[in-house]
Amino acid sequence: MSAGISARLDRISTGGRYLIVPMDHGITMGAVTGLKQLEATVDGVTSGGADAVLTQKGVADRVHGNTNGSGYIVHVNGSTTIGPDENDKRLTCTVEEAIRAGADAVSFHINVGSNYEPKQIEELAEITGEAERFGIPVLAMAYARGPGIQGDEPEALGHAVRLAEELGADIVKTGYSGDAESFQHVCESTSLPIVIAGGSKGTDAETVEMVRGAMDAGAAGVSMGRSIFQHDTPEAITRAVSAVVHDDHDAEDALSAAGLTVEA
Ligand SMILES: CC(=O)[C@@H](O)[C@H](O)C[C@H](N)C(=O)O
Ligand SMILES: O=CC(=O)COP(=O)(O)O
Repeated sequence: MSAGISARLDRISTGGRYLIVPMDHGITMGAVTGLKQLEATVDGVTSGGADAVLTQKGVADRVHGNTNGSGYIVHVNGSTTIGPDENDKRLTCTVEEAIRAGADAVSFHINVGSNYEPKQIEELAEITGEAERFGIPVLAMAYARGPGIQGDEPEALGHAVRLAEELGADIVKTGYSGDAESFQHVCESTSLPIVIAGGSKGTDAETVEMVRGAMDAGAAGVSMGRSIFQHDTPEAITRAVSAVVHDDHDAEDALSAAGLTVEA
């Protein structure tokens, strides 16, 4: 690994653990709860312990100045829920543009098992090559999605994370399989640090228990969007997730340390 990649990975993590809050959903879903006041949400989650936030390039200027020293990742493809096919993520940004936008890393979404997988494989391989040239890390968001694919199936998730490693990514994000035991297979499928997506927002207890399960299985952290930015108090739920990711607390302690009720 080059010195540049290693130095930039340190800017988006703490001691090899990652608490990333992606807020690229504005392309996918529009200005949903938490994204209208993007500046305040970025300030809240980074005050709460996020190592990095992640957005599309166009809102970079709404992020900078509000990150409290945390890192910044620029996402380089996208699609919408109202377009012809949400799995058909198209390129939105080059590695060079991401660097100009102030990125410490870039991220790319690939839907393994979808009709768009072949094109997305080519694009991810090109992006990791380009990123290597600039010394900037790549987070591959490797989902198992497509006709007949079960998005939480451990074999499919294991295949997706392995593909990301084979294509040269530095970190891989994927969905959670539902329990620590099955997620261990996913973690053993790659030598890359794995972070989990949160999916649609659940209760506070569900959120932190999912994170605890993933960490127990060998994950290196989270790239958790809606469960954090759609929360009434993004700073508090980030604190709770941070207590698990960074301080190894159990779910109950993490919630009370963050001032959240265990039943919520
Ligand atoms: C809206 C979703 O289902 C998410 O899983 C997205 O696909 C992930 C991503 N952050 C995006 O909005 O593109
Ligand atoms: O970029 C999106 C993610 O990494 C995951 O988002 P989610 O809202 O936690 O599924």
